[in-house]
Amino acid sequence: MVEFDDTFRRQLRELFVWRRDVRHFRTTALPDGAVERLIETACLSPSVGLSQPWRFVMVDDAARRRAVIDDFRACNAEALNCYSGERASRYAALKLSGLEQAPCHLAIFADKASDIGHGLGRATMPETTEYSVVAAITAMWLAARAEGIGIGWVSILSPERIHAVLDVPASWKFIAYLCIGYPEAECDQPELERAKWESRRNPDEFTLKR
Ligand SMILES: Cc1cc2c(cc1C)N(C[C@H](O)[C@H](O)[C@H](O)COP(=O)(O)O)c1[nH]c(=O)[nH]c(=O)c1N2
Repeated sequence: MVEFDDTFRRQLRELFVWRRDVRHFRTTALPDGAVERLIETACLSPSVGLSQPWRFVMVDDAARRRAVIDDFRACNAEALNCYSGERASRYAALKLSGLEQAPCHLAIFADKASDIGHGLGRATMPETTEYSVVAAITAMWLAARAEGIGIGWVSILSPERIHAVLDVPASWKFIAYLCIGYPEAECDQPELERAKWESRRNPDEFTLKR
């Protein structure tokens, strides 16, 4: 039996407040085993029917990394074209990935074909497989921050291209590409808020009572 006290709860709250999506990394390598430890923690996450559908790909190969960076550049240029005027200038000024500097690249997939969990909970909502993987990523994000390690989620990528570059099984659905490393700075405010792209709203705005 483990009990958590007020001091722990306060610190846990601080962890939530100080977790950030990181785009500015130091190039310093992570200690051996650090990413494996984060993966191990992520695997403690809840998953539909205990299906454990998360699949991790550590991308160390320089040519594959370069292909991912090229894909990000192309997708980001296309995304910029969707904006005009002032919004376009603001978008162009944002840094939306730390792919070039981050010492570690980790791609994460959901295995849609695995029969681990025997389909429990997925019949009416097959997308719970993907939800389970996102839950694991959130756990990893927080565990990393607790060790002073930053994670940046990059989704400005073409899933088909990433699939081809990483040569993974067809049944794996691309969920996330993570940059992992030591952040250049810590902050308790989202970078997009500091850049005046969007602001954090009051939770009341998102809550209905029925
Ligand atoms: C599914 C998903 C996908 C993305 C993100 C997040 C999530 C959950 N975020 C990070 C996102 O911008 C960030 O979480 C918010 O701006 C809030 O900032 P903090 O995470 O609180 O620092 C993100 N950031 C970025 O710079 N490039 C990206 O492609 C993405 N993609």
